Amino acid sequence: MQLDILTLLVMTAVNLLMVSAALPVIMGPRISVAARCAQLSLLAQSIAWWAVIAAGHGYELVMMTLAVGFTCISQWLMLRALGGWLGHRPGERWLRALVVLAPLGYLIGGSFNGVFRSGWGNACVALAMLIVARGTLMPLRQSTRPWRWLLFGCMLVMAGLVVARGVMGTFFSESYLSFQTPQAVNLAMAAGANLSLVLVTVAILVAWREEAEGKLRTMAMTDGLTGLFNRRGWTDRAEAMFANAQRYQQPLTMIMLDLDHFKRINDTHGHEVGDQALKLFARLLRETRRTGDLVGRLGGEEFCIVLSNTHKSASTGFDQRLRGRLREVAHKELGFTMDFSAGVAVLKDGDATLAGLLARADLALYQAKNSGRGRMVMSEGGLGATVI
Ligand SMILES: Nc1nc2c(ncn2[C@@H]2O[C@H](COP(=O)(O)OP(=O)(O)OP(=O)(O)O)[C@@H](O)[C@H]2O)c(=O)[nH]1
Repeated sequence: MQLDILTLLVMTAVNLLMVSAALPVIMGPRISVAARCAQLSLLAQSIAWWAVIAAGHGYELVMMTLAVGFTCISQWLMLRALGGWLGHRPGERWLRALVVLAPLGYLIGGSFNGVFRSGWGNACVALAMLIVARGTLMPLRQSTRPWRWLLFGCMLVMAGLVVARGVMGTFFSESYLSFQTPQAVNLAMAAGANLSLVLVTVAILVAWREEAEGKLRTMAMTDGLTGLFNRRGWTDRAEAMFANAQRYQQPLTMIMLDLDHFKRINDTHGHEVGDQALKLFARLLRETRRTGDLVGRLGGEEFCIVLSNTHKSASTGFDQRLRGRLREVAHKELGFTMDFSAGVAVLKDGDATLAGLLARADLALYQAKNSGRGRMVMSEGGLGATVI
């Protein structure tokens, strides 16, 4: 069977165009910047291949310049997609430079010398692909994601074929210069582009699904109103802190906090103002804690903070700072003052579970409420407590 290069090129361009049209339909309109960049990357690749096809019918230099430019744009967009999914990837500045310099050099240099065109164009495209290939793996964090290897393989194979084309065109024969001459390397490249499109599309869809799963996981662990951890998210992390503190015999302090007469705020000012008050309290909790402390909204107007590596005495300072800020900021932003009750429990040798520590903090909170509110009560283990 004879492989017709033009048919292969048209198939590649049509396939890319179809995938670029299908992905937005599958993914829907509300997607992340990363997913959008991946979609646009395939579209840019499709435009590049159409320019390659058009180059065989006239305006060759201009069309091939467009092809080089859009290929570099496509690689830049792919690296941005990777950055969104995997965290910052190195090389974006290089790719931005290539987006400008690759087509510019191709157009200017190519007007004088065909061999330069081949060397420059292929070198720039290969470099862009290698930067993306590196970005799929480096830094190697979260390397367990198999789709990264899929993308890496595709990029590496394509970069290899581009280098082969460049070397042939620059050093061996001018017949390699045109994409549409039926040379083995041109056929391999068009076929490789087709195959890698399938694999790259799979990789993009898996990355997008992982992103959606991650978002769902975060939503399941987060309180929608305040942005703090909800009971489930807080408990997950608090269990880990508890186990760590026990293993390394480090101090750990837990403070349960409950806004006083919150029902009155809702009744007097309305539910929306009540929500604002909860958000404000959550914000102040975030601002008052130290890095490493764990804050969560356990339900209604009840919050909890775990102070890591902290002795009993530090909880008094935390309570005073928070109480002072709450009075001042609530008055300024909501027009009324707010206060809270707090119950403190400190990790002891005999504490076997997080639930036990939580129960002691809860009991101390109950005593703070019963002894007049607007205060902190320190659990002394068992049923004993000290009002502060
Ligand atoms: N606005 C708003 N109110 C909430 C939310 N969650 C719970 N509440 C309200 O919080 C109020 C809690 O009332 P109570 O349990 O009687 O507590 P309290 O009025 O603060 O009284 P003490 O805790 O004893 O000082 C209820 O009216 C709930 O409807 C919420 O997300 N937004």
